[in-house]
Amino acid sequence: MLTVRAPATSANLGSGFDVFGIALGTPADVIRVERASETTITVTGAGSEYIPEDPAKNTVGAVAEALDAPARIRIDKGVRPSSGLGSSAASAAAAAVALNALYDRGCSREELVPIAAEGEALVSGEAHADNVAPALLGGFTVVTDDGVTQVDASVPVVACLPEISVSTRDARGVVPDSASLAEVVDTVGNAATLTVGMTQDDPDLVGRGMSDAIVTPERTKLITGYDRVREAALEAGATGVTVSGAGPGVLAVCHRRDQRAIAAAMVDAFDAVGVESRAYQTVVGEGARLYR
Ligand SMILES: Nc1ncnc2c1ncn2[C@@H]1O[C@H](COP(=O)(O)OP(=O)(O)OP(=O)(O)O)[C@@H](O)[C@H]1O
Ligand SMILES: N[C@@H](CCO)C(=O)O
Repeated sequence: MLTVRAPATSANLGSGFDVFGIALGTPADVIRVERASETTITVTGAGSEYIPEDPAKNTVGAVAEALDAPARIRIDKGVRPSSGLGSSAASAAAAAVALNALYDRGCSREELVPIAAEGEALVSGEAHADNVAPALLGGFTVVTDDGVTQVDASVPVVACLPEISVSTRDARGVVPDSASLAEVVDTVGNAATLTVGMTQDDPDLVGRGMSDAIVTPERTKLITGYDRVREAALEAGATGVTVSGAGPGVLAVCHRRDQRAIAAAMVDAFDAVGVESRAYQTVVGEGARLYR
């Protein structure tokens, strides 16, 4: 039996829609796999009641199919589904690493990115790889049609997860079809600033580069209390705040000294609009880890 832990991730970071992603230190999914003649899946843990065990409907089933690696698979969810914290991707990335090792397929982590993305295609309709890439490689990742670029980073973040559900499929439905040149220029500038910040582990630069005027404003409308939570986090010292992935999670970047106050401020702000939430105080971290 092989065990793999794969982390939650936060995609987009505002200015990098479908391109940027980071691995988070916590939470994480844990997957255990054994060889079998056909794939079976059991799911326990956070939000497991909302996750299908049918291999045709679970992201890990799609990965097992893509690797031609049937297995008895047990998923222990640490990352709640429909969270914006890459729940479906954490399982897919863990399965890709586990099944690649179980069947000696010899794929590199980079080669596993499109394989794990097959799981994302199953649940959101598109094989976007901005969650599976950091879940597999760790750090800060940039996904384009030409491949994946990765840098290690250790920027402190707070990921606040409200008890509301936004599916990636629905959140992709509100993304505008076009943008003005001014919006594109502004977003490119922010994305470049953020990238430099990640390479320098500089929370001020990362935070400054985290805004976008194209996708995020449409998505914040799906998150009850978002504006209030954002203001509260900024007042408590966050250097930047945006929607995590497709939401409803909200991501704040900060200096370590402000992390605790920001987490409390975000939870209080959601509470003020009648929404329970949980804040993870963590840091950009490592990718999937294999335990033999
Ligand atoms: N192994 C799995 N883990 C989590 N969700 C799964 C899994 N397999 C299938 N799903 C389905 O995927 C959907 C959740 O994926 P979705 O992409 O909407 O959320 P997310 O991964 O938390 O968010 P995001 O991609 O925005 O960070 C749910 O409908 C869930 O039932
Ligand atoms: N880039 C994706 C991430 C969510 O899975 C989106 O925002 O739709």
